Amino acid sequence: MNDQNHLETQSIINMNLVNVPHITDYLPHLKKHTSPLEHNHFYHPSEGFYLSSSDVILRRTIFDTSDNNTLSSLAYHRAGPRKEILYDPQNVRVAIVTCGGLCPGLNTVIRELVVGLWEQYGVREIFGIKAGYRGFYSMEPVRLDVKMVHNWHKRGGTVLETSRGGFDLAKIVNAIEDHGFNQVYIIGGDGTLRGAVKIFNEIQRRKLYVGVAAIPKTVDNDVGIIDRSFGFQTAVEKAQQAISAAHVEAESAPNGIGLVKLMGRSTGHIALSATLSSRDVDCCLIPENEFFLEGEGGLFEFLGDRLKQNGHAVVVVAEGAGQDIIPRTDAQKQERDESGNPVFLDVGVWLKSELKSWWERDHKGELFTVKYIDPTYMIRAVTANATDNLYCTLLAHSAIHGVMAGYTGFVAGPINGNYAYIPMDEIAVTKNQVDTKDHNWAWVRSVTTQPDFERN
Ligand SMILES: Nc1ncnc2c1ncn2[C@@H]1O[C@H](COP(=O)(O)OP(=O)(O)OP(=O)(O)O)[C@@H](O)[C@H]1O
Ligand SMILES: O=P(O)(O)OC[C@H]1O[C@](O)(CO)[C@@H](O)[C@@H]1O
Ligand SMILES: [Mg+2]
Repeated sequence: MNDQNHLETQSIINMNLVNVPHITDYLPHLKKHTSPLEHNHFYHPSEGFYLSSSDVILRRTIFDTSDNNTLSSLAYHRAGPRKEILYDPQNVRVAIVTCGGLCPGLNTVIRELVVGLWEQYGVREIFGIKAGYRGFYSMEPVRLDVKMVHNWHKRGGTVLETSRGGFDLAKIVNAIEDHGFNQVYIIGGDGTLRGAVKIFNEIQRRKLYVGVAAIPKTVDNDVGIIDRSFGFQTAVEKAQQAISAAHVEAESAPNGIGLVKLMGRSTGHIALSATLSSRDVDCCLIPENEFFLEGEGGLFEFLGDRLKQNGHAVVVVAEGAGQDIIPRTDAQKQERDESGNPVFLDVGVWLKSELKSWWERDHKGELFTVKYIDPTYMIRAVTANATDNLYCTLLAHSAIHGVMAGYTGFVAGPINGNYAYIPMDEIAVTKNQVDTKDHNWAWVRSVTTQPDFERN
């Protein structure tokens, strides 16, 4: 059988549809309404405009057609407008909240939630919750309208403000009830998503007529299932500027090392992407790949050779890398931020000092410079670039269409380029880490020619 025939006989993919919770699962008698998009003068719904529960997206797009057992994939409901919706827009009361660290595009998502709800569905009762989860029960919600938010996409940060910690389930859900909110949009990272699952479960338990959607946010790009998180590309662009500066500094000194520390609490996506796009990097250190300093195959040996060959070298280190080898006290080991995330020691400062000691010890008298750049918040406290801005708009509108249709406890996000509804609890337990066994990491190693740091 030739290859072509082989493909034809094996082309059936088994789909396992992932159900998205719907408010009618626990409130089965709610009345349905026709979408106001039907009469919106900006839209001319044509055949194919509306989506239904039979429209799906496959999670897997790559198959080995020679192996029947691998021809299966999870399938998710496609995001987009439904002809029949669950809410009467006149009776919708919305809460929007941002939690966790900043991320480029937060304000765009808020803006587009307000504009989408207002312009597409005619919703007028839209409120912002200030300062993250704690704001539900400790501050008055702020009324939002289209005029107020019109230029928010041009601002970095979150106009609503954000915070870590302060998650009190009972108080948050009580506040949702007390304020009469029936749609809640939660924008945040992995921690926020874990909190959102608890809020959704409690809302279900209380049988409240409240739809909950989350929009994943994190510069770290550590949320699983979705293609990438918004703001990530903008952060990588900014990170590249730091790498360029480090390269210039390193090139301009005898035995110059440019050292850049980049965000990435437990994943090295920013470091990896910035390394691949800049090509100025000699070594990229990420949390997913342990490294060591001394001896054969270690960082010092590699950098020594690189300085001999090129006279300079650039090292990029993700903030979560090397945490196991930095000496720390017991108290430091226990340190947590308000959300319970471990507080890291500064790998950049430590590495700079270790590099200096190594040189002093092994190359006494020879000129040597380490220029350390830590752009910290400069890569995330900025406005989103064009791609992220567009992406944020699609995320917000996808979330709105889903909630209006009655879906709840879901996350809106792109899977293989198409927007889908993914159950929150499923996404909250996944983690997108750099796969050091895949082609991307092999590509990093071929660009940098760095060691694999595997001890013999
Ligand atoms: N397991 C959890 N259960 C309930 N709430 C949580 C949980 N983890 C975190 N939270 C709450 O979610 C909010 C944000 O969490 P966190 O500070 O970890 O940021 P994040 O959402 O992970 O974003 P990022 O890490 O990208 O900055 C905080 O208010 C925190 O209290
Ligand atoms: O200093 P903050 O605001 O707590 O945020 C720092 C953390 O937030 C992130 O940007 C996102 O989780 C991490 O990369 C970083 O460790
Ligand atoms: Mg997080």
